[in-house]
Amino acid sequence: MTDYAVGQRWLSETETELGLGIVVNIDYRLVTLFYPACEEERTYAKTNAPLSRMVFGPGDTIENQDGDSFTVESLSVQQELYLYQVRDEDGSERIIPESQLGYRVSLTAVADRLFSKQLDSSSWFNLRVAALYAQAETENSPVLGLRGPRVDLIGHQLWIAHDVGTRKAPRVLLADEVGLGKTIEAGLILHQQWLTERARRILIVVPPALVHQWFVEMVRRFNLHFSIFDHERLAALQPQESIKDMMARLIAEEAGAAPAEADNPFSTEQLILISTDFLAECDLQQLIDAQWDLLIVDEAHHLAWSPDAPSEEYQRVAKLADAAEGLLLLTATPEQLGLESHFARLQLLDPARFHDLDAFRAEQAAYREVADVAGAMIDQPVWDTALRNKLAALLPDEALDETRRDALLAALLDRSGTGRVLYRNTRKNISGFPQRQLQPVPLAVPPQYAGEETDLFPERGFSDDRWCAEDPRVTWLADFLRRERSRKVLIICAHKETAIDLHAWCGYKLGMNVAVFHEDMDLISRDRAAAYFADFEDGAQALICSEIGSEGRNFQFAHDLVLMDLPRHPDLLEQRIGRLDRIGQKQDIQIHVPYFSDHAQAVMFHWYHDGMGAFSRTNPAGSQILAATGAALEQALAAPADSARRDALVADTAATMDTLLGQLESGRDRLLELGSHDPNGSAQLIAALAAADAHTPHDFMERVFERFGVEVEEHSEHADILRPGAHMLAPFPGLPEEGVTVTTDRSTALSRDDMLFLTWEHPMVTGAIELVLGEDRGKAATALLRNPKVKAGTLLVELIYSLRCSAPRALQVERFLPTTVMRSLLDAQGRDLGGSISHDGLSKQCQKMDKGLSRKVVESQQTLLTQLLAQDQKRMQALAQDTLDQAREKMETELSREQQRLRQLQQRNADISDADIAAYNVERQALTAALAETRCHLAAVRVIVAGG
Ligand SMILES: Nc1ncnc2c1ncn2[C@@H]1O[C@H](COP(=O)(O)OP(=O)(O)OP(=O)(O)O)[C@@H](O)[C@H]1O
Repeated sequence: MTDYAVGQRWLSETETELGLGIVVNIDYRLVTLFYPACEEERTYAKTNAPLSRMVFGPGDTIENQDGDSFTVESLSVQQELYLYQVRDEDGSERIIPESQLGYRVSLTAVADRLFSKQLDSSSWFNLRVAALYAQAETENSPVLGLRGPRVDLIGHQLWIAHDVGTRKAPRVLLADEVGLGKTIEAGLILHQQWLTERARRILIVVPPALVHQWFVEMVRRFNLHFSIFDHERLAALQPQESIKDMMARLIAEEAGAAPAEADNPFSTEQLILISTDFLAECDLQQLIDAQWDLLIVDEAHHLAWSPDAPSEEYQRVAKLADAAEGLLLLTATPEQLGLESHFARLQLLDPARFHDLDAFRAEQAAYREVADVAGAMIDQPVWDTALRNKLAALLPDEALDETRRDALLAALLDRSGTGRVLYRNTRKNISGFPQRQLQPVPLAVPPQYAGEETDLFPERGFSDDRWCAEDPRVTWLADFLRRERSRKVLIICAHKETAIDLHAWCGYKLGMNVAVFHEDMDLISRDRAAAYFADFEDGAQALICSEIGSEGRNFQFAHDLVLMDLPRHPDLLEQRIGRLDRIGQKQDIQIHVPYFSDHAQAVMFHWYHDGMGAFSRTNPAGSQILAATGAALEQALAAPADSARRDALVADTAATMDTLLGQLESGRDRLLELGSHDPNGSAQLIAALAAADAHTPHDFMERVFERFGVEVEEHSEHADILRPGAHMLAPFPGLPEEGVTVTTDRSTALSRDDMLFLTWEHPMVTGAIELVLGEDRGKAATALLRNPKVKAGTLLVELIYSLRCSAPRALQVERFLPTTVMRSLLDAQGRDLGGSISHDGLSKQCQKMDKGLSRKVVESQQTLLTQLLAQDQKRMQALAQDTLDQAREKMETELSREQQRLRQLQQRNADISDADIAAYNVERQALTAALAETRCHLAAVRVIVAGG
C-alpha cells in the first residue's frame, strides 16, 4: 500500500484535467484530495486509488502558486514531503515545499507521462514514431520541396529549382527561352523556400494579364494560396473612420499631434500577388515596409534602364528589390531592351558582382575564352598544362585539382560569367518540342493603302473598323477561319486598336465566334476571354490578341498562330510564337503570316524568314541581330520597291546570324548552358524523385484517418474519397466539410486537377503529422511481447529521440542540421539492442497490455526505468555529437566559401565593405552557439514486457 501524507501532491491517472491535487485528509481506508484547479474534492480507497505521486527531479521546471516558474536544482524529503531547492531570478537559493506548488500540470514531457502512468497502446506509439520518422525523412530528403508540386519531372527545371531553391535568400534571373517553364521553376523554388521556412513572406509582381494565371498555377500546382492585392482590396482593408473620429483626428493633427500610424495592409497576408499596374500606383514605402523574404517579378524585360534615364518601373522594382532578401526575375528575352537594361537587372540581383557597366561589357567580350576553358575543364579527364595555366590566371586563389571540378567550374562561371545569377535553357538542348511550320500568305496591297507602302501598320490610318472591309489580310483570315472551323486559332497583332477593330469586324459583322484580349481590358474580362477561347465545347474559335495582352499566357492547346503583322524586335516575335510553342504543345505549330508584297511588310517578312529563319526555329541572337542590321532594315523598310536593297539586307542578316550563332555557340551561350543545366545532376534528381514517389504517404494517412475518424471510400485505382466522419472530435487539417478526392499517384494527379495530390509535402499530410505529434497520446506506451524465444518477464524499453536545434528562424540552422530521429532498445541491463531489432519488426510482435498490468509494471519498475532513461539520454547525447560535429563542419565550409567569394569580388568592387565580409563571422558565431546548445529530446517511450 502506498503511504500518503497531508500536503503531498498527487495526480489523478484517469482525470488528468483536474490538475495537481493536494492530499487534505487521510483515514484508515480512504484518502481525500483537493484539486484547486477546479475546486473539487475526490475521495479514493487507499488500496487502489488511480493516483500517481508527482515528483520533480533536477532540471525539471516547476511553478509556484503565483505562476512563477523555476528550475529544480535538487530535492530533499522532510516528514514525507518533498522540498525543492530552486534558484531565484537574482540567483539566490530558495526552497519550495511541494504543498506550495501551483496546481497546473502539463504532462507533455515523455517521462512525466510514463511515471504518471498516462500510458497508451502501441498503435498510438507506432503512429507517433511513424510521424516522427516521416517528418525527419521529409526534412532530410535530398529533394525537399520538389516532391509536393503537381508537375511533370522535367530535368532542366528541376536542376535550376534545386540549385536555386536550396540557397538562402536566392537572387537570380530565370531566363529560359519562352515556354520552357519559368513559372514552374519559380514555383518550385518558392515552394522549397516556403517549406523550409527560408521565405515566409513572398511578393509576386506580374503584368496584369498574368495575375489570374499565376494565382491559379500557384494553388493548383504548389498548394500556395496567394492573396491578390489591388485597390479595391486595399480600400476594403482600410478601417472605416466615422466622421466624428475623422474630425477628432484632424483637430489633433492640426494641434501638432503626429498622425496615427496605420496598420500596414500588406502585413495582413504572407503570400501576396500584385500586378505591375498596381505596383506603379501603390504606396511603395508601405509595400517595402511589409518586409519581403522573397520578391518575384515576372516579364522583367519591361524594366528599362539606361545610366541617365532609368524607367519609373525599374526604379520602383529596384527599391523593392533592394529591401527584399531574395529576388527572382523572370524573362524569356533578357536583352529585349538592350544590354544596358540587361546589366541593370543583373545589378538588382547581385550589386556586388555587377557594379560597372563597362567592366560588364568587357567581360561579355571575353566570354569565348572563358567558355573554352570551361569546356576543356569538362572534356579533359586530366587537365593539361595549358589549361592549368589558363585556370590559374582566371582563378588565382583556388586549388586547381580535378577532384574539385564542379566547385571550380561554378567559381569560374560566377566570377567570369553570370553563373550564379543567370539561368537560360534553350530548346536546342531540350528534346520533345514539336516543329514550327511557316505558312506564308503574300497578298497584293489593296487600293485603300495605296501610297502607304512604307507603313507597316497602314490600317492605323483609319479611326474605326472600316479598313477591315477592303483589307485582303482580313478576307484571308475570315476564309481561313470558316474553312478550319474545328481548329483553335490564336491571332496576334501589334496594337490593341487593330485587335479591337478585327474583333468587332469578325464578331459583329461576320458573325464569327471570336474573342479579344488586350491590355486595356480589366483582369476579369481578360480571364473570361482566355477561358472562352480554351473551352473546346462552346468556346471561341479564335482569340485576337494585342502584343502585350498575350505575353506569358499559356495557349498551347491551339496549334495555329496567325501573325496579322510583324513586330520590329525579334524577341517580340519569339514571345508571340512562344504562346503556342511551349511545354505541353502536342502538335506541330502552323504559323500563318499574311503580308503585303512590294510593301514594308514584305521586307519584314523576308528579314525574319530568309535572314534569320525566325519562323522555323528559336532565335537566341535577336537583340544582336537587330543591333547589327537595324539601320539597314530601316532603309529597306523606307524603300520596299528596292528589291536589291532588300536582298542585300537579307544576305547581310543571314551572314550576321551565322557569325553570331557561331559565337554564341562557343561563347556566352556555351557558358550559360554549362551554368543552367547539369544533365547528370538532373538525372539524379529525377531518380530521387521517382524513388520518393514510390514511397507515398498512403499507408501512414490511412492509419491517421482511422485514428482521427476520417471516412475513406475508394474512388478508383489510385484515388480515395475522404469525408469528415461522424465521430471526429476536431476538424481534420485540409479536409473540407463536403469531402475531397485525393490521390498519391503523380500521373493521376497530373491528369486530374480536381484531386488533391497527397505527397509528404502536402499541407494535409504535414498537418496530419503535426496533429499526431501535437497529441500527448503515444508518448508513453506499454506492450506485451509475444515471442516464444524471449523469456517471460523480460523487460525492454524502446526510446525514440529527436535531435532538433531550436535557433532563431533567421539563422536557418536546418540548412546544416535537419531534424534527426534516433532510437534505442534497452534491456534491463541497459544494453542497446536497437541495431539488431528494428522498430517495425518489434512492433509486429507486440500486443496490447491491459491498463491495470501496465500501471503495475511501470510502478514496480520505476527506479530501474528512471535509471535507464537517464543513462540512455546521456549516451544518446554523446552519439548525437557526431551529427552535431558534421553539421558544424558543413556550416563552416559553406560560410567560408561564401565569405571567400565576397573577398574575391571585393578586389574588383570597392562597394563591398569589410563589414559585409565580417557579417559571415557573426552568422558563424550564432550558428556555432545554437549547435552547441542542441540536445536530443526524448520523443516517445514504450515499455515492453515479454509475455508467457
Ligand atoms: N514540369 C511541368 N509539368 C507540367 N506542366 C508544365 C511543366 N513545365 C511547364 N509546364 C506547362 O508548360 C507551359 C509553359 O510553362 P511556363 O508558363 O512556366 O513557361 P514560361 O517559361 O514562364 O513561359 P513564358 O516565357 O511565356 O513566360 C505552362 O502551361 C505550364 O503549365
